[in-house]
Amino acid sequence: MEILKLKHISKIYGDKVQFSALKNINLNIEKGEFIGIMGPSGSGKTTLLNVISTIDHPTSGEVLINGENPYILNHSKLALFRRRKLGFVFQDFNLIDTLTIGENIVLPLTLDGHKVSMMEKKLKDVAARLGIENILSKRTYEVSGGQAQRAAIARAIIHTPLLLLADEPTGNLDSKAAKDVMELFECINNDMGVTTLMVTHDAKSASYCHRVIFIKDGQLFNEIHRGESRQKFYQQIIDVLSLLGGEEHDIATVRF
Ligand SMILES: Nc1ncnc2c1ncn2[C@@H]1O[C@H](COP(=O)(O)OP(=O)(O)OP(=O)(O)O)[C@@H](O)[C@H]1O
Repeated sequence: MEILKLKHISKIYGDKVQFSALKNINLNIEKGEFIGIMGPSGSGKTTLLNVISTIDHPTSGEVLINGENPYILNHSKLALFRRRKLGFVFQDFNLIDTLTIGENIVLPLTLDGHKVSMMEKKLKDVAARLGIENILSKRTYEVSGGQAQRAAIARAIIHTPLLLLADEPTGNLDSKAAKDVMELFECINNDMGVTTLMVTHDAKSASYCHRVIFIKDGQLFNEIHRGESRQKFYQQIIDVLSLLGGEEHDIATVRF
């Protein structure tokens, strides 16, 4: 079953001086897939994520999420659609400093007016799954980057979204915390079956995905599928990035 379908998506920025950031993108993502999007700086990754996450209208083409075109919804229905069907994880966590970690995690349910008892149960379940029960009453400045990102992931999945979207989720983490966070994404995908789409510059993070799609100059360049070995997949990712002519940190030679 298709969770996401992009049909002939193009995005042109600007009015008098125009820039074509996405050119005729076609993409199908099946339920339960874990997809990485990679490409050099300026290739259109964030633009693509914004179009999928209903933040930025495509100039032409159609986005279907679970068969539904969110762009035909009115403003309030679109806000509800985003809150109920999608989950977002950002590079800089986007937690609210005036709330505790627990309050941050239940925010999507609070906004939807759920019962306190139900929210408490869901919070308990998700915190146990993500191993963050001991930081729920802390403030955002009292936890590490890795813990903050775990909390942000908990907030993104507490309502079991149809599609989890992540923009450079390991970009602000050291390598140990990045590994923990990627293992968490892998678990969420495997155990809960949450379809996940992640933009990343990091080949190691991308090697956790089932499929990595490369874009260049706003067009699909290539896609590769993971086999049994994550190590081999990592090397394949590095090879495609070299072909793409990415930045130095896109083609890191670190081995693991
Ligand atoms: N609001 C905008 N107005 C005009 N041009 C834009 C706008 N946003 C992005 N662009 C251009 O569109 C292209 C794609 O940008 P985008 O941010 O999607 O790339 P990216 O692959 O995410 O880059 P990075 O890896 O550096 O974040 C770039 O050339 C960028 O300058």
